[in-house]
Amino acid sequence: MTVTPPQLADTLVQSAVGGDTAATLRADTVSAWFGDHKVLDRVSLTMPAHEVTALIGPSGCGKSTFLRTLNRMHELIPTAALAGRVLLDGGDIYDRGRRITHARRQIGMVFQKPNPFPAMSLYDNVLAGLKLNGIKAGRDSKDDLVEECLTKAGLWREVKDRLRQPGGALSGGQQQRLCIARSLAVRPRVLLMDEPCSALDPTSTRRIEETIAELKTEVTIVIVTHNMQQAARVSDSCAFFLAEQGTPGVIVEHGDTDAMFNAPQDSRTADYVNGRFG
Ligand SMILES: Nc1ncnc2c1ncn2[C@@H]1O[C@H](COP(=O)(O)OP(=O)(O)OP(=O)(O)O)[C@@H](O)[C@H]1O
Repeated sequence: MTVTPPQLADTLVQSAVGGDTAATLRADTVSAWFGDHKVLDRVSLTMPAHEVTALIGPSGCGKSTFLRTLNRMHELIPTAALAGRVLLDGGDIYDRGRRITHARRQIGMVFQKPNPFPAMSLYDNVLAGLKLNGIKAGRDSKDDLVEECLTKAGLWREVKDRLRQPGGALSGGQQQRLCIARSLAVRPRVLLMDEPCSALDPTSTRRIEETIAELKTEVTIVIVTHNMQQAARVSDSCAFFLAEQGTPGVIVEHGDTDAMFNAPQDSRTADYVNGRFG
């Protein structure tokens, strides 16, 4: 068992709280397969630091698969294969010798369905990622980190007097913000969000959207959404994915969100963002 001295532990937590900032993520000719089914074909996309990039497109075109290639979650599926590179500030997260845990710590993920540990306290839920990464800390550092992450996730005021209650006692929207706080505790440089509001009511959705707007000052955000209004509200740029007639998914068009919605270059983008299919 490794024992971390208290001072070093506090330094580690400090670096988790105030270390690296948002990074640019670049997918370079990424292809993905499940068995012999190719679902993405040479997809390239730059997701700039401090911006929100929305991935849009009809069901089955490969948005979630693409998202999972961005923090090495795709390779958890036994039949999955991948080609191409994913560069985090220029360094390929798939380079031999780079640990998978390193990529996951720098590139966090928030899922469609909120997944807090239901019986664990709110306080311990926020710190759960630190424990998984083997970072130990003194009580004061932990208290500061919990407050900071819950504040950033827009949940602190609602829960500060009941941090010992279980995660499962929160509403769905609060649980999702708790999951965002948990992701932030390991100080990711990029946050991937896979339809984070699809299980939430409109008020909670709006609250998460506000949180996204605030978070981009410190993390790069990539969000999959089926909700075109949401893509228009929260993102700086959009990538429109399409898999036509059984072919693998590709990016048909990518660009500034205003341009994608108001003056798309490709007629298929225009049809999709105007709700004519998908
Ligand atoms: N675990 C898996 N095993 C085999 N095939 C999969 C798996 N996950 C996804 N696929 C297939 O990969 C393709 C892309 O799926 P993906 O979920 O990435 O699309 P999507 O655009 O995110 O869809 P949706 O909007 O419905 O979530 C689909 O044909 C899907 O059936």
